[in-house]
Amino acid sequence: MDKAAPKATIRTRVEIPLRFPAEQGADGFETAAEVYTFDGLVDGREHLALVLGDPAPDTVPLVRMHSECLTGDVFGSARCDCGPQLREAAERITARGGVLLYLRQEGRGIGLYNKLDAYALQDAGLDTYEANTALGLPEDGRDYTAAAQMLAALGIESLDLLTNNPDKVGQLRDLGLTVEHTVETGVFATESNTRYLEAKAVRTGHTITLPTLAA
Ligand SMILES: Nc1nc2c(ncn2[C@@H]2O[C@H](COP(=O)(O)OP(=O)(O)OP(=O)(O)O)[C@@H](O)[C@H]2O)c(=O)[nH]1
Ligand SMILES: [Zn+2]
Repeated sequence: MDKAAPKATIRTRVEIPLRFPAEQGADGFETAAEVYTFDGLVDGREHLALVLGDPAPDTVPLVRMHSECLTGDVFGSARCDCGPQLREAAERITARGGVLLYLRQEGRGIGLYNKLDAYALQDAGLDTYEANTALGLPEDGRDYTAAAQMLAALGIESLDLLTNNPDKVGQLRDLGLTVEHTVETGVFATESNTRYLEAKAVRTGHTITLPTLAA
């Protein structure tokens, strides 16, 4: 990890059984998470690490850095793909063994109220990035230093990263972690999130294939 970033330490480890009910297109599953909290994270936020499954010896863990999305993760909003991505991550990491980092970076780091302001601007025609800029906020304000600190505290130096977002891979590598492979997340398109997914593919190079973007 970047030598400038201070070390974080594990504060608490507690086991939480998780149940994901069956829903359209997805079977239900159960898993058990070892949930870790930390002292010394650079941004002072209450990020969580969920260790899931049993990584086989001599393999690197599968890691997902999931940014908080109250509307998608909790209420099942169809405006984004966060809810299905979170569920997919929990299931795939359980199967292979690894860590789900739940990062308190609501709205790509701008916070919940600002995200909802940005939604109102998107309803008036701006795309997801233009709306942040129109509010005087960064298109994507996320910094993954705290995530790197958490991985270091868990003894993880090398990993496979579950993401379609090249910025996550780039930032983790800049922070000194070895991302061996990028494992693409699924594309969970709905009528309400197609424009959002298109903007992620076109503006920030996410590896997202959509029929509307076919050459
Ligand atoms: N500002 C803003 N944030 C949004 C919007 N839609 C979703 N988000 C936030 O974007 C973040 C989604 O992040 P991730 O699930 O990590 O997705 P990602 O950066 O696109 O990358 P991968 O899913 O890893 O490919 C969450 O914090 C959401 O709250 C939006 O329209 N505006
Ligand atoms: Zn979301």
